[in-house]
Amino acid sequence: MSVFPVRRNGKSMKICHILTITLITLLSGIVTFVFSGFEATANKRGPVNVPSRREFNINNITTTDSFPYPDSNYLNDNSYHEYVITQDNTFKHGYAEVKACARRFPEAIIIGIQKCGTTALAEFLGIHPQLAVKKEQTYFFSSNYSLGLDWYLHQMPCSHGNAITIERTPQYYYMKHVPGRISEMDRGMKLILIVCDPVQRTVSNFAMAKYRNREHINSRFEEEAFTFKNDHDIRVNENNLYVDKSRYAKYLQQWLDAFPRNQIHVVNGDAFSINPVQELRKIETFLNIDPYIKPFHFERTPVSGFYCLRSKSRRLRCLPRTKGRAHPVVKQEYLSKLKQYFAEQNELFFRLLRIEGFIW
Ligand SMILES: Nc1ncnc2c1ncn2[C@@H]1O[C@H](COP(=O)(O)OS(=O)(=O)O)[C@@H](OP(=O)(O)O)[C@H]1O
Repeated sequence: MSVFPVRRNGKSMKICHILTITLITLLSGIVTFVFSGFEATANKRGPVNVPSRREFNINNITTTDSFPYPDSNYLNDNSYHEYVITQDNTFKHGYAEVKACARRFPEAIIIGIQKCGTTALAEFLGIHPQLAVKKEQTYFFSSNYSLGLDWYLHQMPCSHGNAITIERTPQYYYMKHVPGRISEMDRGMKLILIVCDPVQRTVSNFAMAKYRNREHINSRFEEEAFTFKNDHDIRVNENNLYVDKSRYAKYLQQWLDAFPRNQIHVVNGDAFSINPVQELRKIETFLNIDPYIKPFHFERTPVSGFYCLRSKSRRLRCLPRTKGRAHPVVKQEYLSKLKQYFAEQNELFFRLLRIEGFIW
């Protein structure tokens, strides 16, 4: 049979047959070429073993039984199955791609200090591809400890490959049970401590409390941070919580007792707020990850004077307005009294940590 109209003539039938055979050879060549192309693509991705598509609700996954792979909290790049957490919070098991994603316990924790820039630090570290940062505070080692390690693991972000997970709960610095609990979970935990001028920290803490606690909306900073016996006897109120939290040395020893000094990295919070990259570089070195974060990732906004992240669309991603809020105006004489009060504590803090270059 031929695909061409047949003429009952010997010569033309011969031509038709030749053309038919040529066409069939050509078509089979094209088909072979296309299929061999697919095979080459598949081979590049490694052995293709396409599993049936399944969906999991990530909220139901526990550390031990529901992941489709044993020990899948430690999935590595050799896995060629794709795990994607989608926007509707489902966990999809796709096919043939090097994109393992799983929750991991943190290898580093930002332990404090409150009001010294912990939120900005977590946010900025979050752009590093080798880090998976839990930005919301978990309070696990302080108030949520009874919820257990499974709960803690589920708070962690999904991370790819060998990314390091980091969590941030600045309250930890002050809690006496916390260093021991962290060390019990992981003796090798790296601790990041961002510190700042204790006088400014006290004022910042007061500003936050005033904002949150509307009852004290009319109280003045001086009334809370000082005791007034008479005009000549004005002292720093040692019982005031915000003052106490700025006595950094008081809470340091509990950390030095639980961790070797080289596992604690101190970030200069004042330097960080005016030049984030320099301090972030030092953290990259401490965590042993690539130097990825560059000045072009940030832009200072004239609105608050703080740095924000540049997004791909060149729009700025700034911290919420609860960060970088206005401070009450405090007379210089009170600020000087506070500075004097903290001086001894500061010296002890610097000495214990063997750090220098701080101007407070
Ligand atoms: N980039 C950027 N944007 C906004 N704010 C910045 C930034 N860098 C540092 N800071 C300083 O961070 C202070 C808040 O510190 P924390 O995030 O540690 O506060 S908290 O403990 O989580 O409440 C915040 O304190 P306040 O100014 O009192 O709000 C800032 O001084």
